[in-house]
Amino acid sequence: MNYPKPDTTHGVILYMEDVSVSFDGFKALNNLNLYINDGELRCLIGANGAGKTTLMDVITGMTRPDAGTVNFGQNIDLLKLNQEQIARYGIGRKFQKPTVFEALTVYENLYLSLHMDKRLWATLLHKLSGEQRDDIDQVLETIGLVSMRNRYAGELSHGQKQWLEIGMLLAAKPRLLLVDEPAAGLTVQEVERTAELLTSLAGEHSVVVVEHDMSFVRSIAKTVTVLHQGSVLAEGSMDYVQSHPEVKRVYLGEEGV
Ligand SMILES: Nc1ncnc2c1ncn2[C@@H]1O[C@H](COP(=O)(O)OP(=O)(O)OP(=O)(O)O)[C@@H](O)[C@H]1O
Repeated sequence: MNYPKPDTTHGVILYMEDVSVSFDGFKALNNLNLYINDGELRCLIGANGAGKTTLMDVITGMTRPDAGTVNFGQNIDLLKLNQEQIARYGIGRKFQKPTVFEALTVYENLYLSLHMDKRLWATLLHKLSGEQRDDIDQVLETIGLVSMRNRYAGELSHGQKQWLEIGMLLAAKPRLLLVDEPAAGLTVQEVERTAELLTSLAGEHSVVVVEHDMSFVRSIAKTVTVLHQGSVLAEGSMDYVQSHPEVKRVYLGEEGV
């Protein structure tokens, strides 16, 4: 089935307007307004409990807001869709911990992602079309794992697993990618490679990265959004938010940045 594509004629791929989420009276998101431009790489920062995970949960249909609107492009109301539909419409999410299939090869993991119905993989494995094989080769190239294609995912380093999981999302050709703390637990070289990978994805994809590692954010971000108590506190270049007095007080100051 073909799903409608997000209408981005105004240059915006994600609209979140006046979004509020309460848990037992506590406002995890509080009249939040956020716009992500088509093709941009946006970093989302904020202290623990600022609402970053809740925001991702709302976009992906895991949490329903009490109020507000969330649109994918101008035309797709995400609040009317369930998690599976949201994924099929083109929003991919990568959680912090990699969840690759360790007993399968890199190639097989990517193959599975091409077909979102994972139960069918065994019967379909020999039926890849030329185009699908090209797609997998392209993803292997993008994530830098061409030489590892026949290795078991369980043999990969933590960073390689993260890249494979990003590749698994890419295989589904998402328009918007949500990536949670991609630099956590990686070596210095892996962090650099991850920064290059995420930067290379922007343009064709829109990418939202939640990250606590400020040097990593500085290395990739053009625009940074700072969340505080469920709302956007500041938004702009890294230099702008780092010199923003309120941001310094409530967030960066705490971390000594
Ligand atoms: N299911 C829930 N039930 C009750 N409270 C929740 C629930 N989910 C989140 N919260 C609360 O909402 C607030 C925002 O949480 P959220 O996880 O979105 O923050 P965060 O910015 O992602 O923090 P962290 O950086 O620690 O992951 C927190 O105070 C959290 O305790």
